[in-house]
Order: sequence, then C-alpha cells, then structure tokens
Amino acid sequence: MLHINQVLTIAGSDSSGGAGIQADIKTITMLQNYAASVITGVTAQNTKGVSEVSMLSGEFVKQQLNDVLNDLEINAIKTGMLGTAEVVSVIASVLKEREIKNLVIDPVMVATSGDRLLDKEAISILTGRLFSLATVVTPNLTEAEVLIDKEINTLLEMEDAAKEISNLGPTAVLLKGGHREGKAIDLLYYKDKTHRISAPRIKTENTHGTGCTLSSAIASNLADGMEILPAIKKAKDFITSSLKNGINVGKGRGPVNHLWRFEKI
Ligand SMILES: Nc1ncnc2c1ncn2[C@@H]1O[C@H](COP(=O)(O)OP(=O)(O)OP(=O)(O)O)[C@@H](O)[C@H]1O
Ligand SMILES: Cc1ncc(COP(=O)(O)O)c(N)n1
Repeated sequence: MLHINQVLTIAGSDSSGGAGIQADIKTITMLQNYAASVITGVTAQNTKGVSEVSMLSGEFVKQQLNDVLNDLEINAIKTGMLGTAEVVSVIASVLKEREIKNLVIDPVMVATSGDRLLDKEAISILTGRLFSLATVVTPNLTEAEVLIDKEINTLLEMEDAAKEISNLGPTAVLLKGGHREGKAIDLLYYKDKTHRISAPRIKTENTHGTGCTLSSAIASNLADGMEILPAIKKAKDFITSSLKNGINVGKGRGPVNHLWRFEKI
C-alpha cells in the first residue's frame, strides 16, 4: 500500500478558491501529501476582496481538531485565518496538549484586499500561547509590524524584526518580503542566524493566496521529514513557480497556480 504523509490545515474558507483552505489543500496535494482540513470560519470573498466573514464557535473547531487528531496520523500542521480569540485559545490548548511536532503558523491578520481576518484581541493570545509551539511562523511585513509595533522598511530592519519575533518562542521566523520592491527576499531567523531566501520578483497581478501557499508548502515539506532550511527553500521555489503560472481568474488579484511537475525528492 502506498504511504502518504498527512498534513492538516487549520484555516478559513475562501469562496473564490485562491487563498485559505482551498489554497492549502491544493498545495499539499500538489506536493503529493494528504490534506485534512479543520475549518475555522467561512469568508464570502472573491479576487477583489472579502465581503463577509462568519466564524465557527471555538467548541466546533475543537471538535473538528480532536476528531482529526484522534484518527489520522498527522505529520505536520499549518494554521491560517484563525479569526477570533476563542478559536485561537482552543487551538493553542489542543496543540499544546498533543505536543505537535511540525507546526507552521501563518499569522494571517488582514487579507491583501485590506479586510481584517483576525480580531485585535486575538493577537496577544496568538503570540502568547501559539507562537511558542511553532516550528516556523511566517508573518508578512504588515503582520510583523503589528507584532513588534514598529515600522519595517529596510532589509536590515527586517533582520532585526525577525530576530525580535523569534523572542516570542517559535523555532524559526520567516519574515516575508513579498510586498516590497525589487527581488522577493524573505528573511529567515533560525538558530541565531539570519538567512536571506531570495527569488526573482515575478511581474504579475495574480498574487492571491501566496502566503497560504508558502506556509502549506513548508508544512508539507516538514511532514516529509525535511529540515527547516531546506523545507523553506523548497517551498520558496514552489511559490515562485506558482506565481509564474498565475492565472487570470476573476477581475481582481487572480490566484497563483501550480504545474504538475514537482517530483518528490
Ligand atoms: N511578485 C512576486 N514575485 C516573487 N515572489 C513573490 C511575489 N509576491 C510575493 N512573493 C513571495 O510569496 C511569498 C508570500 O509572501 P507575501 O509577502 O506576499 O505574503 P502574504 O502577504 O502573507 O501573502 P498574501 O498576499 O497571500 O497575503 C513570499 O515568499 C514572497 O517573497
Ligand atoms: C480565508 C482566507 N485566508 C487567508 C487569506 C489571506 O490571503 P490573501 O492575503 O492572499 O488574501 C484570505 N484572503 N482568505
């Protein structure tokens, strides 16, 4: 019987299919792993923005999570849109109790369109209770600015920020530079060292779901037993390729898109 590694995404649904749970399942599947999904909430959303968010109760999220973890052999977990303090609390309690090994936290706060996806009061619970369980946290520039309460402009400021965020307890911090100009440089702070993970900037409007795709790819690579640095580098190659293949779906920022050409190593 074929063995397949199992990856769980805990995130919200994007009705237009480009970000959130839908992006995660596509990514994990493309990387030839099995995707389970605990849904935290549902967004009414398209490529132009989010019109409505409806969150599930903490209790119902907990039930989904326990049902999955009681049955499947999950090798890695990624979290995306968590929405409320109640949901973040429940997830932190369950994951702490279960001693999860490979946990990637994408601290989704605001969609590219500017719509809020995490309540303000949930941020301190996210940083105080979930970050310390994480293998990697993957803030974008705006999220990092909220986390350290400082503006970040230069690469050196990005380095300092990644280091400062690592004080919140994750094993590694990948500060994404997708929203800057020039090369797409992400900064990894891991084991007291900074690494610049760089790729050419792809000229495209179709960037919906880049953060979700990157964090799912990292989780999937960790599930395969890869170490943190190669798992992140391979995920960066994956998102760069998926950006090159972005498709014109919808009238706003279209989704990234994957080609069937990634062989398992
Ligand atoms: N135009 C681009 N060309 C190349 N790489 C990019 C581009 N835009 C984003 N990236 C890369 O995509 C990944 C996601 O980064 P980004 O900063 O966009 O995260 P995000 O804001 O969380 O994503 P999202 O836009 O989905 O919210 C990073 O590796 C980043 O460097
Ligand atoms: C359900 C959900 N989760 C995450 C994002 C962030 O992705 P993006 O910043 O690309 O809009 C989103 N838009 N929707």
